[in-house]
This record gives sequence, C-alpha cells and structure tokens, in this order.
Amino acid sequence: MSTTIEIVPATNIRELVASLPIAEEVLTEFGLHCAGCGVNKYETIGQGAAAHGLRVEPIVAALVQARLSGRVPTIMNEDRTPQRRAPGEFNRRARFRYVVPVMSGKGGVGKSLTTGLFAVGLRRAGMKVGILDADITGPSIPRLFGLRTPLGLEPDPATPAGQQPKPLMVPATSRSAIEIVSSNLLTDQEDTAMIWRGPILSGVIRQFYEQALWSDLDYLLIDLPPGTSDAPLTVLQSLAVDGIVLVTMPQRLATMIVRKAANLVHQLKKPIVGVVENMSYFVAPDTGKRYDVFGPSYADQVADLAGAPLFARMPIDPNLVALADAGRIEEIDDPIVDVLAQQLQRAMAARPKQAETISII
Ligand SMILES: Nc1ncnc2c1ncn2[C@@H]1O[C@H](COP(=O)(O)OP(=O)(O)OP(=O)(O)O)[C@@H](O)[C@H]1O
Repeated sequence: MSTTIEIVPATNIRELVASLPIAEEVLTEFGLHCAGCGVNKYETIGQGAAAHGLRVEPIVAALVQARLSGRVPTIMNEDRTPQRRAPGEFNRRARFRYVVPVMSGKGGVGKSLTTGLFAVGLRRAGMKVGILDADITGPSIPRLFGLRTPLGLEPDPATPAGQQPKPLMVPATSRSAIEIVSSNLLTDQEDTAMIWRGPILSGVIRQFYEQALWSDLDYLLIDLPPGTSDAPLTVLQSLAVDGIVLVTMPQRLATMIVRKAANLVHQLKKPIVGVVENMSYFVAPDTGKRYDVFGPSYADQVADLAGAPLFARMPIDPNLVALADAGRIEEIDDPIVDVLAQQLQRAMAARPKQAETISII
C-alpha cells in the first residue's frame, strides 16, 4: 500500500489509516476513535472533524507532522475540545432539525436497540445525531455504545451578563460522535436504579431536552419508556415532536396493543411516520431455513393501524446482541442500518417542515 496518500480535509479516513497506520493514533488523540466507530469508511477527515465539533486544520497539521516524524505530535487542548456551538450562536437554544421519538406498545421488543440502529445508520448517512434516553428507569442506550463516564457539567453559555450561569449537562459522545444523554450517565454506577416516578420523571426528561448542551442536530432520537403509560405520553405531549417510529414484534397481542398506542398518539395529534417489526424471524445459519419464532408477522396490519409505512422487518440476530452487549453497536456490518436510515429520511422529507426553532410546549 502506498504511503504517499494526500493528507487534506477531503481524504477518506479509512484509506488514510490503511496507508498511514499512525494516523489512527493521531485521530484518537483528537477524540476520533476511528477503529471502532464504523463510520470511517464513509467519512473524510473534514467530515469527521465536523461531526466531533473540531476544527479540521489542526488535525490535518498533526497528521502531516506524524507522517514526517513517525511520532504522534503534542496536541493542544483547545484543538481537541469540541466546539459545541459556533461562536455567536450562544443566545439561542440548540436547534434540532427532526425530533423523532421511538415508541413501543410494550416492553422488551427491542426499542432501544432499534433506536441505536437508526442512530448508527443516520450517522453513516452523514447526519449529526443525538439520542435522548428517556427510558429513565431502564436506560440501555449508553451500554449499546460502550459509554460509562458520567456526564460533565458546563456553565450555560447563554447566561445574560451579570447573572449566575446555570450548569448544563454535556452530552456524552460516542466513538462516531453520536451525542447521548441518559440517566445511566448521571452516576458512575451503571446498575444504580433510578426511583423517580411520574412527574419527576417527566421533569428529568425535559431537563435532558432543554438543559443539555446538545450540538445543532439533524436528528434527535428519543428512546421512550416502554408502553403507553404516563411517562411516554408526557414526553410526547411536552416536547415538539416531528415524527414517531413505532417498534413492534410478531405476536397475537401486537395488533391490539399497537391499536391502543396508535390511538393515543393520534389523539395527541402527533404523527407516526413508520413502523419497525423487530425479531420478526430467525434464519438458521447452517441451513438458511427461516423460522417464525414468535409466530406469523403482523407487520402489515400494524402499519395499517398506525397509518404509516413499514420501514423494516428485522430478524433475530445473535451477532447483533453480541455487538450490543459489548458496547460496539457502531461496528455493525449489516445493511439494515442503512435501510432504517433511508426509510426515516424519506419519511421525514415527505412531511411538512416545522418551524426551525423547536419550542417547548
Ligand atoms: N433483532 C434482535 N435480535 C436479537 N436480540 C435482540 C434483537 N432486538 C433486541 N434484542 C435483544 O432483546 C433485548 C431487549 O432489547 P431492548 O433493550 O432494545 O428492548 P426495549 O424494547 O428497549 O426494552 P424495554 O422495554 O425494557 O425498554 C436485548 O437484550 C436486546 O439485545
């Protein structure tokens, strides 16, 4: 492999690392954990820098220097500190182009995993993505992305002069720069149970939405608490929502539960934009034979009830669980993430555009 690859913002990261292995160490120093991010084959240095909120020039300079000296140069702290908002934008809340809650009629259908897969697919499509883990009492998003470090706090940059700044949460950033806020990242104990209830829960979710230093995002995905109890409804009622994705699985009860969920959502006048049937079937790796483990699919009926297209039917996939359990969901090598992202992007593009600035109702 040639070692004379050009190092410019438009250089593809995977080609760079293949040609110049030390580049991976340099990029890691800047917080671009390219080995495990799953995006590097699609992304250039410039796009990677932008996704992580960094300036590209110091990265290119450090890479050039590393090639010349064979060593990772010293990197200035300010060059590896993400710029969460462009200067001059501090006076308004971050904008979310699309706020998309992911909902399930009942628990355990793979809603969190599906949310993670949407995020990975959208990132690979070049989108800036965040996940608000609103499943406060059963948060599983950080684990999918291998995140454990408690969220940091920074003073609100929008504080008027002379006033005491409020501390705001700094979202955790995954290897591929997906921003994540979750109750699991409020303590350093992953197994600490949150015992907040009802109104406190919805207050916490609002704080996650309003009082975190999100970057400007193309998609904020919200992993809702399961079911149709108070908690998910409060989220849907109190946040400006652009489109809801419903996750279901094949089971006799599904149509009834989904009808209830769809009715509630429609009563709130919120749009369901798509349906995903998870754990639809299992394909035996040795024989290729397909099994309907949970019974026949109800996906089309569910989509009809929801009045939304069926985005995908996802099989039961032990490899996916292994990656998810290891916190390496971003390394998934399966076209399903691209299918999910394309379907969601198509559905959102077909919807009338809401006002740019999201207001809390
Ligand atoms: N397609 C799949 N193939 C195999 N296992 C899966 C699949 N989807 C989800 N799982 C597994 O099922 C379990 C439940 O998934 P997940 O936590 O995403 O569900 P959930 O609907 O968010 O749960 P809850 O209702 O508790 O929030 C996890 O262990 C997950 O890894």
